[in-house]
Amino acid sequence: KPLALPGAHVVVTGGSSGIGKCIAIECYKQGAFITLVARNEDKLLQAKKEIEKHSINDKQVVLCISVDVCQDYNQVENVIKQAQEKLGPVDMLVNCAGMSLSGKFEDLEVSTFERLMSINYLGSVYPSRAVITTMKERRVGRIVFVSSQAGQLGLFGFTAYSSSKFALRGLAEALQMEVKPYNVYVTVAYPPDTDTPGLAEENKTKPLETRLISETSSVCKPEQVAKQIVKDAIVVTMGLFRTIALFYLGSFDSIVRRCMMQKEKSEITDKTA
Ligand SMILES: NC(=O)C1=CN([C@@H]2O[C@H](COP(=O)(O)OP(=O)(O)OC[C@H]3O[C@@H](n4cnc5c(N)ncnc54)[C@H](OP(=O)(O)O)[C@@H]3O)[C@@H](O)[C@H]2O)C=CC1
Ligand SMILES: CCCCCCCCCCCCCCCC(=O)[C@@H](N)CO
Repeated sequence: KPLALPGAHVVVTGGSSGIGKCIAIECYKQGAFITLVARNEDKLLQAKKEIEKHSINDKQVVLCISVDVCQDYNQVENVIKQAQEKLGPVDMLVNCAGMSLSGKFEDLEVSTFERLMSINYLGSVYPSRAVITTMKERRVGRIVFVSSQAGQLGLFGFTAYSSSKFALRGLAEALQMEVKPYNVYVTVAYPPDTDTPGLAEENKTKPLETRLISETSSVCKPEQVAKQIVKDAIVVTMGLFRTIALFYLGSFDSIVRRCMMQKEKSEITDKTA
């Protein structure tokens, strides 16, 4: 049941920096082929060089793709097609491209709400939408969403950021219910503050309250966070909240399975009729 990473094709959005880059390295160390997706080409090439230092055989490839994950769906679909032509169908997609901006609700521009919803939410919808059909057809696939602790708990200063990260949980749970019969697994990571260029950028404009709240827990290393995210994606287990909802989810899942069987049965009778 665990996904075999050796030889697998792993796509990491936001793979040129911070947590995403460390996820790419972690998968590469385990023998995967990597596609890095981000906008800035220099940062992509720099990350590619760094990742390649960790190769375990001479067949492994790191492919770089420069695209904005939330600008235009057709663009995203096209680059995923290109990546699949070069490295084969995507076995695992890690949606790590994202950003944070903080400030009191009344101080944030409304455009900030649009921007964060676009990059953090739609920027995960587009790549996932582009890989899901092939994953379902092959009955193989993992999709990872990188939310945040601020995606479990709404926190001072994070009205725009928290809501964009909460959205990922709704997306992930609904999608998981749809694709489970096809052996595709969806996981969500909720990392704490992690030492990355993104966090350094965010800290420049953090309100005092947000900073003090954040300082109650310590800053993690991106390598450590990445390791956990990859582990959780390979061997999917159940968290506490999921266990409580187990009864409901189990019965909903069986409805979904029943419908799928019904649909397959009627397709067969349609063909024979
Ligand atoms: N660091 C932290 O404390 C925490 C971070 N997170 C989440 O983890 C993820 C990664 O964070 P972190 O490593 O700090 O981020 P970084 O800022 O270090 O890296 C962000 C990556 O995303 C890419 N990216 C940003 N916008 C786009 C876009 N529109 N299209 C394509 N690629 C894009 C960047 O490349 P480029 O700019 O070239 O496009 C870069 O590769 C984010 O979703 C963040 O919200 C969650 C909890 C804590
Ligand atoms: C059951 C839930 C556990 C809750 C633990 C409480 C933790 C409070 C501190 C929160 C720190 C804020 C993290 C945001 C990180 C982030 O996403 C940005 N740094 C991105 O750049």
